Amino acid sequence: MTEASKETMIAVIGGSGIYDIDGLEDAKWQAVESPFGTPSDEILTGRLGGVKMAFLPRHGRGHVHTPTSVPYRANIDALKRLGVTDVISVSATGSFREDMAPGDFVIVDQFIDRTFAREKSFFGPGLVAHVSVAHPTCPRLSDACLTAATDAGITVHKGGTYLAMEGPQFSTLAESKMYRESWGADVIGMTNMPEAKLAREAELCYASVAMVTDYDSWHPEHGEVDVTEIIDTLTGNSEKARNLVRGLPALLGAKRADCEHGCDKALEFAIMTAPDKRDPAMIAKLDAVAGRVLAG
Ligand SMILES: CSC[C@H]1O[C@H](OP(=O)(O)O)[C@H](O)[C@@H]1O
Ligand SMILES: Nc1ncnc2[nH]cnc12
Repeated sequence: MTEASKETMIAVIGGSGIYDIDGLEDAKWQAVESPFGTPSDEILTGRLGGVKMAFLPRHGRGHVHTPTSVPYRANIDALKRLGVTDVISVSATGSFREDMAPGDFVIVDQFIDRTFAREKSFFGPGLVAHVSVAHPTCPRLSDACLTAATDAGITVHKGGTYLAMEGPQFSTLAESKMYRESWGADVIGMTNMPEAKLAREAELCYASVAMVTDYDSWHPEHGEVDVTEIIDTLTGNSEKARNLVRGLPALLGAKRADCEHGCDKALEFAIMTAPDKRDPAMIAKLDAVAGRVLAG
């Protein structure tokens, strides 16, 4: 165990229905540019309980980005550039389980990635890297979310598999049944991939808090999903998400040690391209994401 010598900065990526967080001291929205493009919106920074915080609305204020058009690489790069160490995603999801009911929260620990129309890596020709995403979320950060949710009186489930679909349409009945009965998914959403993969490439700890808003389309007693139902559930539960976030600074502390699960060392043995074959333009572009292993 290393000593807690590094400053913690917690970022919350707010999903559908969550476009700001309150209670930050010295709060200001700031524009952060990235070599990977413009993030979804400006980033709200400040302090909560003495801990540095950042908040980024995934779809932008006013919900302007579709799940496909969210600039995932720019978002993660911009957070890394700001000094963020820990990323918590809060997302709306459909449920494949009777016992994960609308209004419940799920601390996701696995993903099935069915997205296909998104940039999924910071790396590429001229600088090739392969990180492990066998365990795509950080257990330390996920445990903090679980504790914060429990302390806030939320019905929360520890662990769950999130199926990431491309969207923007919801699933067909046949897909919904297949994901539930054959694939063993617990919840479904459209945004946590490639976000979680990119956070791992950027050596950021990542946790995913899924807010269940509906039963997708499989449930015989609940018809098709519709956005009105989702928004109603989200509106009724956004205060729960805010309470969860308020509990995080005390649990995570203003200083942190190296991640005991190695999230912050994910690139240690990941880069395949020989030093003399690396593209200088890629090295420059990856200054924030991979500067730790590329510098020098
Ligand atoms: C508003 S319903 C569908 C929409 O909501 C979820 O977004 P997020 O994950 O950002 O909360 C879902 O993934 C879809 O993008
Ligand atoms: N049923 C569902 N499918 C995909 N994304 C969702 N977000 C909220 N509910 C969803």
